[in-house]
Amino acid sequence: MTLPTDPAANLAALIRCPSVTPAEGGALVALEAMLKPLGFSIERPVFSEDGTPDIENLYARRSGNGPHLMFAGHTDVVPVGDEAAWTHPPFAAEIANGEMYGRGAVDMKGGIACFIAAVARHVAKNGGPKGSVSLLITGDEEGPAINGTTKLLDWAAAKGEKWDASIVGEPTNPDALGDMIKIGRRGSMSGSVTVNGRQGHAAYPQLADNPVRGLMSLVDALLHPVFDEGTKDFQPTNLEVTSIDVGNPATNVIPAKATAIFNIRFNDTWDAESVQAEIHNRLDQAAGRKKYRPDKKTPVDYELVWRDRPSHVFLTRDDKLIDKLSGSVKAVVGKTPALSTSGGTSDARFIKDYCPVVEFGLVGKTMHMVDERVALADLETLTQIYERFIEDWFGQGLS
Ligand SMILES: N[C@@H](CCC[C@H](NC(=O)CCC(=O)O)C(=O)O)C(=O)O
Ligand SMILES: [Zn+2]
Ligand SMILES: [Zn+2]
Repeated sequence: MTLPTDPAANLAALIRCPSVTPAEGGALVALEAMLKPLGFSIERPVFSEDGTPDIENLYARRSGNGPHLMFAGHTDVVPVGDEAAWTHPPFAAEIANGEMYGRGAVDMKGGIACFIAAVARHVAKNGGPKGSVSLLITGDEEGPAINGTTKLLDWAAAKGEKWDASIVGEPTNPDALGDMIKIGRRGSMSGSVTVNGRQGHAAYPQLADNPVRGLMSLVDALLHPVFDEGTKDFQPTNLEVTSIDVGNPATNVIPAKATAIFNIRFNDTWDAESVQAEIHNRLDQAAGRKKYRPDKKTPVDYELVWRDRPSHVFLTRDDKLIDKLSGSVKAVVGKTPALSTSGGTSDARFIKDYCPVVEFGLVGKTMHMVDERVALADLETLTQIYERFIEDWFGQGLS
C-alpha cells in the first residue's frame, strides 16, 4: 500500500479542492484518503448554528499506548480575490521555479500535507508512534469560526478524548523555515460604522447632508491617535479600515448613507469591552467635529455595529512543549526559532483550554494573497521538522 509520505503530492491533492469557507470542496474527502492507509479512524462531524452555514469537520485518531499528540488545522481557504491576477490558477497546484501555487498552499493546507507526510514516514520507518496521534481539522477557521474547532473540541472531549499537547500548523514563519514559533495572539474584533445623511444634488450641498463628510471625521478618529505602543508580549494595537462603501452609482448625487468596516487587533492592554468603549468614545468625540462639516449644526448621525464574536487576546506559553519543538526545529534547520505573538489570531485560542499548544508551520509571506505559493524545499523541511518532533515528543517522553 502506498503511504502519503510526499508532502507535495498531499498538498497538490488538497489545493485541487476548492474549499473556500464554508465549502468542504472535497478537501476532507482527500484527507480521509491519505489518513486511512495510515491506520487512522476518521469521523466527519457536521456542526450547525442558526444564522451560520453548516460546516463539515474532520477528527482522525491513530490510537496507541502512550501520550496523545493532536495536530490542529483548517482546510478552508480565503477567497481567491482577482483570479485573473493569478499567474497560475488558484486551484490547480501548478509548479513553477520550485514553488507550488494555489490558495491554501501555506495557509494552511501545506502544513496539514507536511504533518501527514511526517506521520507516514514515521509509520513507514518505525511502525508508528508510541502513543496516539490525532488530527483535528475544521472547515471554518477563516470564517466566523463558530461551527469549527470550538465545537469539534467540545464534541471530542465529550466522547472522552484527552490530549497531552497540540501543534497548530498555521504559517508562523515570516521569512524562512525555523524563524518563529507562535505562543499566543492578539485579540481581534470587527465592526461597521454607518453614517446617515440626507440625499441631494451635489451642486446644492447646503440642502443635503453628505454622509461621506461625516464618515471621514469618524474614520479619522478610528485611526488616530495610536492605541498604544505595544506591550512586553504583544505588538501594538492596530486598527485597519477594510471597506468604505457608499453604493452610489451617480457622480452628482450626494448619497443618503455611507459605511466603513474596520478590524482591530488589540494587545493585552485591552479586552473586548475596553476596546468597544474606546471606539465608542472616539466616534462620539469625532461626531461633533466641524472639520469636514463646517456648516452643519447637528453632530454626525451614526450607527456602530459590532460584527461576529470578538477573539480574545491570549498567551499559550508552555516551556516544555516549546523546548521540545524548538529542539526539533534546531536539529533540522540549525537555528532556534524566536517566540512571538505577532500577526493574526488562530484556533489555538480554543485549544489552549484543553492542553498545551504551540503553533508552527510554513512561511506565511503569501498567505491570503494572489499567487499564494510554497517552496517545495520548505514542504520537505517542514515535514522533516514535524517528523523529528514526533520522534522527540514520543521518544523522550513529555518532560
Ligand atoms: N474570522 C475568524 C478568525 C480569523 C482568523 C485569521 N487568522 C489567520 O489568518 C492566521 C494569520 C496568522 O497566522 O497570523 C485572522 O487572524 O483573521 C474569527 O473571528 O473567529
Ligand atoms: Zn490559517
Ligand atoms: Zn488565514
